[in-house]
Amino acid sequence: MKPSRLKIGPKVPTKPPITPARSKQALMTSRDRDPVQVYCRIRPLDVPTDDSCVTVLSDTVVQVVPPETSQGYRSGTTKATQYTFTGVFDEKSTQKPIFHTVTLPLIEDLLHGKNSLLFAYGVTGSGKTHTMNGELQDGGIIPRCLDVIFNSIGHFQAKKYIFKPDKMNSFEIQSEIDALTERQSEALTSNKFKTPARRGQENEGPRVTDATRISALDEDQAFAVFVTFVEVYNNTVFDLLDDTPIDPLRPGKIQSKILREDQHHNMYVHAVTEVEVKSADEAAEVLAKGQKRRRVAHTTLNAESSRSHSVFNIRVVQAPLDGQGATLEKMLTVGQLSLVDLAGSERNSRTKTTGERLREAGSINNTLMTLRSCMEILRENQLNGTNKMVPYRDSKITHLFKSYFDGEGKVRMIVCVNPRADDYDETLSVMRFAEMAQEVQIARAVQPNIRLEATPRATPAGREALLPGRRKANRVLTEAYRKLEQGGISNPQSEVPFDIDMVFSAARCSWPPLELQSASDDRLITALVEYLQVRIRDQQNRREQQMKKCVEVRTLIREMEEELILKRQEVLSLHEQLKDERSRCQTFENRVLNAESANATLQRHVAEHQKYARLLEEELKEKDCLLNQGEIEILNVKAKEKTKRQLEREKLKKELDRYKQVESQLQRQTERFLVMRDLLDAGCSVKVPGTSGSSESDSRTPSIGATHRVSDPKVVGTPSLRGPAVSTRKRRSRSVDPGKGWLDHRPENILDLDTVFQPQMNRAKSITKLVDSKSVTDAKISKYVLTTQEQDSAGEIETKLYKGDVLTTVSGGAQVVLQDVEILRHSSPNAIKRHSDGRLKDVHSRVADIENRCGHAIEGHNRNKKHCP
Ligand SMILES: Nc1ncnc2c1ncn2[C@@H]1O[C@H](COP(=O)(O)OP(=O)(O)OP(=O)(O)O)[C@@H](O)[C@H]1O
Repeated sequence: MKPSRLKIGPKVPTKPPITPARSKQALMTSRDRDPVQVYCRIRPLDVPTDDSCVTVLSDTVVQVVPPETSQGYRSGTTKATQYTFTGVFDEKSTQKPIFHTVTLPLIEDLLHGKNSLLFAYGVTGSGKTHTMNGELQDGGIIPRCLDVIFNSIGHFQAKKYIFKPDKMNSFEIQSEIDALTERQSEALTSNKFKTPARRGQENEGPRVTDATRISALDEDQAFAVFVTFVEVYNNTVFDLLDDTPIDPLRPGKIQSKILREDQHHNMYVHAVTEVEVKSADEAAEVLAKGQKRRRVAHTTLNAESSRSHSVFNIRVVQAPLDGQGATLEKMLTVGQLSLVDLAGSERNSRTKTTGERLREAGSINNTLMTLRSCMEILRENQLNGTNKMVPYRDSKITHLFKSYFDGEGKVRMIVCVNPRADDYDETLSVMRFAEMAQEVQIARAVQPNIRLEATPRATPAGREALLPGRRKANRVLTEAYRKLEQGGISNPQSEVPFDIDMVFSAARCSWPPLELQSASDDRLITALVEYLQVRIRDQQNRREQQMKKCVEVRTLIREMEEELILKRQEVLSLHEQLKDERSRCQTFENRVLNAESANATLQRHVAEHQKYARLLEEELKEKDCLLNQGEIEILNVKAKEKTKRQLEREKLKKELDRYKQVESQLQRQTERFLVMRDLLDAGCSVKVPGTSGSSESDSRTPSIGATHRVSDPKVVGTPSLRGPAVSTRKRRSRSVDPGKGWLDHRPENILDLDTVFQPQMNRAKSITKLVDSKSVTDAKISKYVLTTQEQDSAGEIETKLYKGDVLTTVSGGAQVVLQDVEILRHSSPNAIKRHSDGRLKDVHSRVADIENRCGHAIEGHNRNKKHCP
């Protein structure tokens, strides 16, 4: 259950916006403005014997001499340049004088509700962080500021949580009870900052504090101090006091912040963690915590401290006490001091930065360039009365600074310089900027920043006369502390804490004059009685009030205890829930890690596949090229083939013509064979058609003396007949009568086939040509055989034996009557070769083929002749 808050009085409405700062700047005369004060701090050289390019001429002037290694020297500039500043601190200057000169006036303004900005500017390693933070034993500007603030407001601090940030860059005043509730809940929760006592035990050594105190304070005010700590890295704002733990595995989780403008036109970091601090040690601890977080965040973001700008903001809130001096009036005054450590300017060419560092350097240089151009335009506007737009929004730092440049207050800059010769070029650029910055004017703050105003507001002078009591009590207390300090107690304020309100409530009004004028003067007694009666009444009233308050407080305490029990139970259950949530979170984180690693593996695979795909594509392209070449070659071959076929066709055509000629010859031969067959069928002697000197009537009984050839000489002359006939066994022909004399007519070109079947002829007489009739009329010859040879289409050799009887004629001659034909076939190993489609394989084969066909024709005739008797 949520506790109900007791509100004292209605909430005070916020004050309407004051005049915008911009218009203020425009309306200001030069008398209302102060220039930006620039101080120069020169750090000692790392190696004292090294060359220095900077010399301090006076408290305000430095001289920069170009060393031989500088760009200026190389381009012929050897002239020394002098620069004037508000103040110059040489190498031997310590932190204290710098703090006192530069910052103390700003703290005074802060305690009076005015704004100030102090920033350190310079090359990397020139001592900006050293100047702003310093060391534990010798603190820089920030810890010293905190010391002085708490030394000054120590006794006048309001109780914690009386002032509360309203998240809109302003504050509201809480009731005592609300503040008490928050204090108690803070005590219950453990995530708040440790007490100074514990801090002292853990750190390396005690912090050396600055004892300076500003006394010119309005003692009728109650004060509170709030701090924020942000950094601007790569132009993004991060909250360094945010309690959310940073996960080093997931740097993206670090929440960045945005800038906003409040109703008074002041820029602020929205939703930044603003911590109320009650002592300098507590504040220093907050600062240390922020710096630690900055280191963790940087490890996560892979950055270094010098690569970001840091802004430490101190806000002092104050409100006047009411006439009774007990509660606060609803009037707020807020002073702000921004302490900025800018990142070091550096030339990339010199550091040769790359990658992430180059991006950081780019961002830093952009910011510094924007700062320069903002100040240049401001100066130009102020000098020339122009109204050019100042590019504050170009970077986060200048956007934050806008409130100071366009508003009221003081702006101070410390230019840190490393005098080593290597830094000369950058130092020169820093010096020029610093010189220009001094010409920029900032509106002077006359009034404090009043944020809430009570109506009607009582002026301090017009307040009831009770307040001097508080002053008196303060004086007594200060004196007591002083005496304690003299007695050897180093920090009496923290050692002997004292509630000033207790002292303040005593001796509210002064006694009446106690001087007795005369013995009979009763007026003194009467006045004294009246005074004492008033005091007694007053005391009674107060006692009653006290009792009433006691009852109220008891009731409250009882309520709160009940609530506390409930809260504790709630906290326990929340703890349980938190535990569950944490374990769930852990599970999810593990899953995410697994998924991320799987994703990484997949991405690796994808990359490999892509690489393989690229290789395949290249291979494909190569193959495409080859294919194209192949196609071109195929086309060429086809063209050649076509030409070849054309030639072949022409050749075949010629061969066909030749074949036709052969065919016509064959035709003629066939005709001759037909005639011969007819003759043979008619039992006449052989008469070859076309033979000269033979008549039709005696063609059937040719004269023995006539020249005639039965076989085709072409057949005998074919190349296929030239090979030897294949024969392994001999066989004797039984067709020839061995008892009679034979005339064996065997032309010369007949191959002896030496086959198995051979005609057996007794007393045979062989002739190659029938030229002499006597060879037939010989009485011993009674039989005649004519041998011819041909080759058929399958390459077989066909041997024909035409047999007949020799008969003597009446006139004493002889005639042959053919009786029988014997045909012998032999397969030739030189048979004609053909393609699968029947075409002959070579020209010789084709010629042989044609010739064979002729042979076929003859064979056909012979077959017919077989049927002859
Ligand atoms: N005045 C000085 N006296 C002694 N040592 C100094 C002084 N100024 C700087 N140093 C030393 O020089 C080194 C660099 O200084 P520091 O870190 O302050 O430079 P920086 O300007 O902040 O650099 P960056 O811009 O990189 O943050 C530190 O070790 C610091 O202690």
